[in-house]
Amino acid sequence: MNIVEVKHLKVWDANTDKVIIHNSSFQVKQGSCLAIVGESGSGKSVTCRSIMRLNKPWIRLSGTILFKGEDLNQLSEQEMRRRRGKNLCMILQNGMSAFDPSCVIGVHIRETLQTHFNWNNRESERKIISAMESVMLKNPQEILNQYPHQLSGGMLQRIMIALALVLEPDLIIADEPTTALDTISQYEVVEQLIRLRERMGCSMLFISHDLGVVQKIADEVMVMKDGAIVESGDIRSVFSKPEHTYTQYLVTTRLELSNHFRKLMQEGT
Ligand SMILES: Nc1ncnc2c1ncn2[C@@H]1O[C@H](COP(=O)(O)OP(=O)(O)OP(=O)(O)O)[C@@H](O)[C@H]1O
Repeated sequence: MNIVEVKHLKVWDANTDKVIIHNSSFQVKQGSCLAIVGESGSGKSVTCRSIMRLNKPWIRLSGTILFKGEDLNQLSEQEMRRRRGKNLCMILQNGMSAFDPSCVIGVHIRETLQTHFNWNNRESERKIISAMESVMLKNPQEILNQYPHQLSGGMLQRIMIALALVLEPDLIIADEPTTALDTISQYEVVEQLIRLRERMGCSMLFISHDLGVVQKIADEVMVMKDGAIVESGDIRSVFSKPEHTYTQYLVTTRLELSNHFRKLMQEGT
């Protein structure tokens, strides 16, 4: 069964008439992780934001986006807001942009949880603290009293993962969740994302430039170039026998690069 079915998605900028995504169709299977790879500007983030309905107002789309059989484009903004967080959860590249800079983390989390659950403050806090401990965040109580700018990028990513653990969404969209992090934090965040999937059995859409990470976390991969899907399929077959020239280029350059990097890391430890 597919949790997400995107059919003939076309996205364009109404200000310039520039087409950003050309007639793209793909599915995310229930419980599976689909990675989207491709060069900068190929349309990975716009595709994900189209599912979340978080594109800027001048970015228009046509086609169908079914989530659990329901056409997301037919929902009112209020209905869509209810789906965000509880059903569809997004983990962004930059943790700073995900949290309200004007309030401490605890307030942001409490408000998010109260939008979706009938929990009182103490119950919300108990659940988030337990989730934060499970993603190896030390002194969670202290963290809840801090502002986003007082925390590192890796900590903010882990807080987002902890929040996802509490929200238990059906689909997690992770848009370059490790790009802004140092190597150690990247490794830890990937490990936590893998554990999150194992524990919740949720489906995932995972965008990354790092083919090594993609190989570790994803079941299927879709390769985008200039707003079009050029190749897709099971991760092992795509990476071992890439058919499209662009995928061949990506696999030879990027996979070699990350393998070399991993080897260096292992030698260093
Ligand atoms: N708000 C916007 N207004 C107009 N055009 C946009 C907007 N956001 C994205 N685009 C255009 O859409 C295209 C795809 O952008 P997108 O951010 O999806 O690429 P990407 O593959 O995610 O790249 P990256 O890996 O750098 O994040 C780009 O050409 C970009 O200029």
